[in-house]
Amino acid sequence: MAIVLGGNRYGKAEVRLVRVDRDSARHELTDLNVSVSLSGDMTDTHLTGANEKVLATDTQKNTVFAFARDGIGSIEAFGLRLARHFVDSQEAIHHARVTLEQFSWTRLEIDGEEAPHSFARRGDGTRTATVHYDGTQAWVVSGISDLTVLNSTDSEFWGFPRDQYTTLAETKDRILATAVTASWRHSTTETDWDASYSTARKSLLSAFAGTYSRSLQQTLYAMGERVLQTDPAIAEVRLSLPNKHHFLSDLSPFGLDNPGEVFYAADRPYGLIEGTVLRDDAPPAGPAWD
Ligand SMILES: O=c1[nH]c(=O)c2[nH]c(=O)[nH]c2[nH]1
Repeated sequence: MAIVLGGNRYGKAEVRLVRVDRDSARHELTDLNVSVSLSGDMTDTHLTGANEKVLATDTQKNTVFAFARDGIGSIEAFGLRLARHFVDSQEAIHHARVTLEQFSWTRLEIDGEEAPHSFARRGDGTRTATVHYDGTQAWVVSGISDLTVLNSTDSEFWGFPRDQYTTLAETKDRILATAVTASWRHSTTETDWDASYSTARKSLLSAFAGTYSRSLQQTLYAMGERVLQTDPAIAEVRLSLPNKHHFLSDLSPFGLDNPGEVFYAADRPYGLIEGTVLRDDAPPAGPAWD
């Protein structure tokens, strides 16, 4: 029996980078959380502590800031630039993964006019991307997280099995609410990333709003399907949807009825509905989801 080194990777996690574009008096803000993870010929450092092949995580962090000096563009393009740089410039690095989150800010107004340099953080979803590059090929997954949405009707849940532990009442009218985490794998690295993101986000929202739901699972499929229908360059969509339960409050002890108007918004436990929707001829995923 021998003990050997298994899979390993390393990098700088959660580099918080804010860039202000100030080409004119009207500033633009880009607020990112960037994580770099590299792998390759790293046996020496683990077995002997020889660090000749270890690009310091501090250097990786500095590279993120230095690359931002030239502008950021879309997070997908920025991630590709960084991933290609780490692998192409370091012989010992064979694979780079760069994950990015982009926090949204909205411009404030002063007396009905757009403020040139004042912003408020938005709470309607964080754009995400993960880029992999192995020296030859790149893989890009885009996504969104923390997009909280709610339908106040057009949601049913009934027909489920009843055993000795079942207490849940069947319902033909309930609130359906979730905080969407979705990611989608592109089949190309030549895309207009901003347009693609905007279409996918709209597709998720319109499918959520427009689907008469008999389960969150059915809604999940409809959302993934809509993303694939509206962008031929997306191969696969993964969704994670917590069921943010809203229970009808029992007002009968107070002699009051409750025709679907007063709810208790429970925060835990919650149902967690997860699934993948993909084209049956999707190209292989490679390391895209790793
Ligand atoms: O849409 C739903 N799917 C479930 O699987 C489930 N389970 C549950 O208790 N409520 C719900 N709602």
